[in-house]
Amino acid sequence: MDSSALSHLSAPRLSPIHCFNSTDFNERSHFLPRRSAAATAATADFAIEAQNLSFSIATRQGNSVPILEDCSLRIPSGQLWMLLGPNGCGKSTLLKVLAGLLNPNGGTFTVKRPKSFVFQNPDHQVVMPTVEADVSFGLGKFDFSNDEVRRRVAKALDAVGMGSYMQRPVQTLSGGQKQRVAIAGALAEACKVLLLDELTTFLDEKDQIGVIKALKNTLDVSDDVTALWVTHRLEELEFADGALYMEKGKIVKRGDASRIMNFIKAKQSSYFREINQ
Ligand SMILES: Nc1ncnc2c1ncn2[C@@H]1O[C@H](COP(=O)(O)OP(=O)(O)OP(=O)(O)O)[C@@H](O)[C@H]1O
Repeated sequence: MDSSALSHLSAPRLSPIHCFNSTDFNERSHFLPRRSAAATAATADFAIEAQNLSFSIATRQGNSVPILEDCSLRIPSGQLWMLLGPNGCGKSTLLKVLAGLLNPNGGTFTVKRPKSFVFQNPDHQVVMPTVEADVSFGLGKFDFSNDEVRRRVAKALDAVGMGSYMQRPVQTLSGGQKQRVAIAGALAEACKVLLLDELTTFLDEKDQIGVIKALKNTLDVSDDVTALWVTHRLEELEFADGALYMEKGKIVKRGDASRIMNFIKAKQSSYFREINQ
């Protein structure tokens, strides 16, 4: 979409970029060559596609309030994409529609299956007493042998860098470790699409970077796992293959992470110039 859609001024309520200590980054994942979103778009198959989605809520007075309007997007398979935008623009609502937790009023969408939604609050993610029990919890619905369950749990925990935490009581984990256990639970079920709603909101800086690094590594070693990550933190864009910027219920910009980063910085500068006049 072109930038004329952005003529109105809105405050990009995003946390400022701040620098991490270089030792915080896993160099292997952080410095992997970026896959170009534009280049991939022409050839890739898409794990997530939506056309002209709309979603409204009904007020007690009987009015309909639009939350998503004419919202379209495509996410190539196997990539980590981020969804950013001002508070209340509809990011979580869009993610819930894609997860099948909310029914849209209009439009169409497809998301590869199995798909998993991971919530913001780490304490809502883990339900079992130990890490191993929690990750194997979702496998109960399959007819797997004990060996197969153990193999899947170990592989999923390795992928998120928690292979040595198998027997740890979940109440001893940090918030970020709980989020990684939740992601491992989805991976153990051979999840193809991860829908991740502001996972780092309640985390301190170290935990925050641990979760995003674990996710990036997971996608790098997995055949075909795609993730859509809602965030307010601009520094997380460093890890993305591509990003979407949303305003007032629709996607207004899509592209490489650096393109979206520049776009948001320009909006922030313009906003600060305006309020300082
Ligand atoms: N059940 C609901 N009832 C009333 N309003 C709702 C409901 N769910 C969402 N909204 C409104 O829809 C808009 C979009 O909400 P949503 O949570 O999707 O935005 P968001 O971009 O994820 O916001 P944030 O960045 O603050 O988390 C907001 O104005 C919100 O108040």
